[in-house]
Amino acid sequence: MPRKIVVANWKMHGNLATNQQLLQAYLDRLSALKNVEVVVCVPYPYLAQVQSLLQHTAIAWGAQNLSKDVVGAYTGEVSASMLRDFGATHVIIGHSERATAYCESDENIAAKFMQAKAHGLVPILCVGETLIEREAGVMEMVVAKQIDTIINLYGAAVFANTVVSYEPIWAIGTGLAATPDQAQSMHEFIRHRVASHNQEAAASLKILYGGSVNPQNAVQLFNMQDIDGGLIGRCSLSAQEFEGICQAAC
Ligand SMILES: O=C(CO)COP(=O)(O)O
Repeated sequence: MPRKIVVANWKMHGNLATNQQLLQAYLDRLSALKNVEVVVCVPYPYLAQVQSLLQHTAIAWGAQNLSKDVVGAYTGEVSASMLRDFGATHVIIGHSERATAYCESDENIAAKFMQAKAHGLVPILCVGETLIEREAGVMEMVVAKQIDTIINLYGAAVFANTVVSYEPIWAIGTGLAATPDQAQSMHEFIRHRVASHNQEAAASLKILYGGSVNPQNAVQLFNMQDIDGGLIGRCSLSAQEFEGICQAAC
């Protein structure tokens, strides 16, 4: 079975002292787990700290956003090459917390996806529907539009060796995770959507599930055929819970 990926999304949590403790606890608890790829996505100011603590370890790191532009007069933005300067290998793109709070359009998200790729960063593209959309039965249409914006602008081949994270908005931070069947069904849909344009890209695409993953539900979720790992919010702030989730992925 291919190695699964577990990504910690710390969101806007932590400080220098607590990060140091948490990263050390990650290293203590996770170093023995060989059959899982672990990535931690931190707030920008802490990239230098994670670089210094995690370099030469098996844990990779990344950011939670990046600019769609290369360089220039974009106050407050952070470019892909800046992330590379601090050893980042991954970047979360289009997280629903950003898409809603900062009005990110699908086109902006697509441009960020391409910036990441152009600079050798693995984009972790977040997609997912609201509860109203699920109840109306249009969740596949919503996710298809998010995926198709990239395919229509840049072609499906750009999905090769990238990561998509299915994060139903109703499951994020609510304690109400999608059932393994709900998640599997959407993951299969996403893989087919890409495969219908480019089979090779779809085969190398990793599809993570995010939304209230904990050590208990991770086992069943990660057992599903098209679930290649998880994007973890709250439980990534506890080394013990994060270890439980990483173990479930092994
Ligand atoms: O948003 C998420 C990961 O990006 C999920 O957050 P929770 O694990 O806290 O639900």
